Amino acid sequence: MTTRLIDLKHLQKKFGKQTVLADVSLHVDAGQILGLIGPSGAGKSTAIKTALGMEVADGGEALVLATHMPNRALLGRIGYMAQDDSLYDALTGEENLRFFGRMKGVKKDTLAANIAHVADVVDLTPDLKKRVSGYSGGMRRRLSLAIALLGDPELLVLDEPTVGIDPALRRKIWHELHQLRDAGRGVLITTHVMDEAELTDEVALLLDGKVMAYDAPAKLEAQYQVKTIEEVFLKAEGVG
Ligand SMILES: Nc1ncnc2c1ncn2[C@@H]1O[C@H](COP(=O)(O)OP(=O)(O)OP(=O)(O)O)[C@@H](O)[C@H]1O
Repeated sequence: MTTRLIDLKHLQKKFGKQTVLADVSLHVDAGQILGLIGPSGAGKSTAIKTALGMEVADGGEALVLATHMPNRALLGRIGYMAQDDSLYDALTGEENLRFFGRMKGVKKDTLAANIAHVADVVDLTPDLKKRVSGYSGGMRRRLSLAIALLGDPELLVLDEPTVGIDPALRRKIWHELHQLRDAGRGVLITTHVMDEAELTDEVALLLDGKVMAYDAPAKLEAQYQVKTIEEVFLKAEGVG
């Protein structure tokens, strides 16, 4: 039986008179990477925040780990990386990881090894002893991603995790995401990098508050009779 980690059913969200999510249904199962793509302002972050209970839905239903969020008890089972990094600037990278690790309930005797692993995934090991105030934008993103990976959560929700990250490291991060997927974790990831969308198991294209295309990358390319997800995106937007 598949375990449904995220289940959004006809989700609606308005900000004042602006309807950002008109009707969004999508799901992430254990052992699956779902890529959420769409033009800037399409509502990708809003869909994530509403799913996680950081915004209140105006209609439909959002279930995460079969529960209506927010639910404090579940936070340790979810690795969330927001678009804006919330880090403690006065602390070192390692101190941030230790703090968030404890918050997530990572056991004391495994925390050091866990920190070493997640720091390695994002190539931050040499910078762990530096204060975050001296980090570059890309380093901050990498630390945020490392924090999301702490505690080996069942579900990763990553909002543009690879912005400002160079191609070699991006490849390493995707390798880790695929390993986590193969180990049964679920991943919801938003991206502007269309090459990355090809690396997902399914892609949902958000346009005008609705899911306009939703399938495995190869199936979408066949359906739109194109060779890349970028072309699917452009065709669906009416540009291609
Ligand atoms: N808290 C808020 N209050 C009012 N409007 C908001 C709020 N959050 C988002 N919006 C609006 O909702 C729309 C969708 O924003 P959102 O950040 O979800 O888009 P996005 O697809 O994630 O964009 P990007 O790819 O640029 O990150 C935008 O028009 C934005 O201005």
